[in-house]
Amino acid sequence: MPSPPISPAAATAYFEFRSAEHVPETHEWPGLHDHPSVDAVAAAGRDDAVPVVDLGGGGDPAAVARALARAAEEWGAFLLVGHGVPEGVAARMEEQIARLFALPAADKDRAARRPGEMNGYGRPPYALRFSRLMWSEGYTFAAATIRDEFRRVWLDGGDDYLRFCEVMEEHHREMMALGKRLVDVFFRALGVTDEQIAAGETEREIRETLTATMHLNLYPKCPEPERAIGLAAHTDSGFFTLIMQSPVPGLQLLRRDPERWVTVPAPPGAFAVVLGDLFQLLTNGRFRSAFHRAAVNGDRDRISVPYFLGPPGGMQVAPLAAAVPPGRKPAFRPVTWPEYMRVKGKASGLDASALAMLQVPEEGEEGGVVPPKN
Ligand SMILES: C=C1C[C@]23C[C@@]1(O)CC[C@H]2[C@@]12CCC[C@@](C)(C(=O)O1)[C@H]2[C@@H]3C(=O)O
Ligand SMILES: O=C(O)CCC(=O)C(=O)O
Ligand SMILES: [Fe+2]
Repeated sequence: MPSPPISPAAATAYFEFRSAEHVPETHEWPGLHDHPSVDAVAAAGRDDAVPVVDLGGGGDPAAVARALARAAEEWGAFLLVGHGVPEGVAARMEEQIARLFALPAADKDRAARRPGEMNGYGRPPYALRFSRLMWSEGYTFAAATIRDEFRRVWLDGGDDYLRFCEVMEEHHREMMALGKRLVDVFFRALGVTDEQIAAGETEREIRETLTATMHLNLYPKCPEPERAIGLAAHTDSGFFTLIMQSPVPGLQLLRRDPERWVTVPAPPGAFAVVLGDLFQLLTNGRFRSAFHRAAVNGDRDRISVPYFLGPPGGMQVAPLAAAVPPGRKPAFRPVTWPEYMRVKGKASGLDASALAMLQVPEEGEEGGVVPPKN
């Protein structure tokens, strides 16, 4: 993206999306249509159909693991169904999130993310790198600190606050349980047996110490959706992200050869799952992180709730022994999540190319390059 970054004044000013009749220059993104977009419905049943992984339905666990491995290797993303999360959770989340973002600007600004902090209302951390603003409002918080975080918004701690927190906590409980189940299926998909998972200290530690960050996105309907972007293209940096989304498509995945954006369908009840860079490292490059973005809609608001799962800040993430071919060295050196974020922050790209800096050259090689995704 072009530099220089947006001025601090423009970056913190509150923008009233609801009254905008046009996309102002501050929110207009060049290059959005450099690659064609492939519609989810048109892609159904063809190469560009986003993979679907069904966790339930009495399916054969080995078949589920195979479907997951394929999706993780070829796309780094998939739709997850048959997960068992009760239907009402998503509807309650949407209702509460719409209420949060509809609060007066002063209430939200009290909880504005301060420089250098992770939690709060405002633009996501990577927004600082762009010279344009995105068509969205966001709120980030550690799933473990919901009650403290939202006292900043609802000072009285009254019924609205309590109801909001209960719904966020319900979602957190469901997502953490689902995330842990999915970790086991990912391990199985790598060829680790249930006995090895039970015996393997690393595998157990990864599952039992998962940390969760929640990010609430509101993409207000946009008068000129072709000129704006809800969330600019990036890869997530953690292990994987479970995304609850309104039944309004918007998430797009970059596919290559030729480059094109594929829109992920948004059937009610399905979660979109996106793999992050540290999962690519953990699986020694076998499973790929997905380069993705969120488009906006001309007719309807869209809400999404990415639930970012990753290691605790102090954990060194290294390729799993089960993912390294016999007789070969691990392809990456160990790294903590905060250290990786610093490496990625210094790298010029917003994708997994920062992983190349952590690659261990093969014997006799000068250095390594991560092969192109997808
Ligand atoms: C856990 C996290 C992942 C994230 C940074 C964060 O601390 C919370 C927000 C996440 C997000 C969402 C939008 C894109 C992104 C790159 C960003 O700047 O903030 C991701 C971060 C990430 O995955 O690296
Ligand atoms: O809105 C979406 O579907 C994607 C959100 C996302 O990629 C993010 O918050 O990191
Ligand atoms: Fe993302």
